[in-house]
Amino acid sequence: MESRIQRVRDAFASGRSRPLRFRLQQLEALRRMVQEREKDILQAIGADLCKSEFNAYSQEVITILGELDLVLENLSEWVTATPAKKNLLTMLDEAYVQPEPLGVVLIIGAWNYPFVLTIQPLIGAIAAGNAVIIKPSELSEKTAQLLAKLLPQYLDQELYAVINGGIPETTELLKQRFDHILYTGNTAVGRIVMEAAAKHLTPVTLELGGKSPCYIDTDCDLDVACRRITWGKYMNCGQTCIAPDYVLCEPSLQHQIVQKIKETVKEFYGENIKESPDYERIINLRHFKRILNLLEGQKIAFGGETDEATRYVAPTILTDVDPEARVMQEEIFGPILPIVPVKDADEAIKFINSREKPLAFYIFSHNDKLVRRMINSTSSGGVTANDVIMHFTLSSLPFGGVGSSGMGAYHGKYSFDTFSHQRPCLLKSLKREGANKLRYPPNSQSKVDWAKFFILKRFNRGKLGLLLLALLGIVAAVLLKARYY
Ligand SMILES: NC(=O)c1ccc[n+]([C@@H]2O[C@H](COP(=O)([O-])OP(=O)(O)OC[C@H]3O[C@@H](n4cnc5c(N)ncnc54)[C@H](O)[C@@H]3O)[C@@H](O)[C@H]2O)c1
Ligand SMILES: CC(C)=CCC/C(C)=C/CC/C(C)=C/C=O
Repeated sequence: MESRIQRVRDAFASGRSRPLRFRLQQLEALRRMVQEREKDILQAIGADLCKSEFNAYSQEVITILGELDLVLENLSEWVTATPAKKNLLTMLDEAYVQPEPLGVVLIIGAWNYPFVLTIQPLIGAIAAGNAVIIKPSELSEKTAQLLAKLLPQYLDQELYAVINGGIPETTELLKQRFDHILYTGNTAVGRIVMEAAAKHLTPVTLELGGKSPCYIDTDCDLDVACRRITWGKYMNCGQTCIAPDYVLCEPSLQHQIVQKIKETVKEFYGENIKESPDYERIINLRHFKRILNLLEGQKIAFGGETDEATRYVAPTILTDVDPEARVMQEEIFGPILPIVPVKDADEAIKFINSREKPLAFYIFSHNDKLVRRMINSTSSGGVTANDVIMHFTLSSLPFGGVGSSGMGAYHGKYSFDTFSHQRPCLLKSLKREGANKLRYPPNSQSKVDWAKFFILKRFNRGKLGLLLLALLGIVAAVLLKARYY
């Protein structure tokens, strides 16, 4: 393991990954890979998640192609140094901020969207000029194997390495020093990653999970709300980090919500949901049994059917759920939607704020003031109002968590910034040494006064004449230099 990482580190040290032209070439090669090997990618995702090619394309591949287009179009601007505002002391100097690569970045992927959650961070890391070690999730085995096969065929093999494996291999990896780690997965492992990174003072981006609340107001188009909630909740069989985890609403709405979601499920997946090509399955037996346990003792208003042989769990709704119930204590990450009745929006706010900060927060209401009040009264990684999930699709919005749902963010320019060091640069001349007498010992009140003026733009009235004279002198010197040199 160490020697593999050293080879990547040596490749970074060669400087090969820094030129803009090289970065663009690698990203264009990645786009070519996605286009030329689309079938293989869709089949691998499909095999891992029992997902149709249509769904694999619309949920993963399309996002990657969009991200590549955005980065290829904007990278030349992103890599350019940004001039910095100067003060009187530095007005004749050059000041700017230069983004520079961090070095060797580790990306640890998750299994539920195994392609987009590994490749989207990779795009940002390449764009910022880094070398990258990619560790896909072992649970999405086919996609992990395909990435290990394809990436070396299209990208620089020394700079970008795929290391496959499970917990032992990932644990070994985490003993190595990296210049940034982006981990996607559960909060418990997020702590392990952060602890390992701390030993090397490695900065981390943690894309974690949590229980994302969805408040449905009485003043709302319930048909539209339930349609959108059904789409986001049962997509990927509920295995989506930003799926609405549970609903908060007044008791009077429960029955209508159940009915409307029931009707939408039928419209989306047909009479026999198990036969629908658009309805996926739970990733493995461990997660299947975990989800089944969440149903114990619950009032199942809709769904509840399961089949262990195929790891099928039907779209399910629970009503009158007790906030202390087990289903409300952990991220569901499956197709179960608990409804927790609350008196009003204020009680919903209290409920949300009494728990860990979620990755996403959803509010459905015609009342714009209420929407904004609920957003301003809570905290979450991200928000979509009157829909679910869609904030993920806008690359101008940073995507990440807060508190136990994660730290840092990526997507678009935010990925470039995450994987860059913003280096402040001040370029002075060896001339005009006289001006530096101000800062050299011995110090004095006069020097302090000048310092106040030059740095704080405050001056002692008695010095006003001197100041004007000094400024006149500078203007004269510049004019003389321009005229005679
Ligand atoms: N914020 C996001 O973008 C995002 C996206 C997808 C999933 N998630 C979250 O991820 C969770 C589901 O994914 P998961 O955790 O089951 O994925 P997972 O089990 O595949 O783990 C993710 C990665 O961590 C590694 N890993 C697992 N256990 C480890 C350990 N003990 N030590 C070192 N490495 C370890 C795995 O090898 C894998 O590469 C949910 O909580 C979900 O909300 C978040
Ligand atoms: C609506 C479209 C085009 C894509 C959304 C696909 C989707 C749900 C991506 C989620 C990725 C993600 C952050 C998953 C977390 O588990």
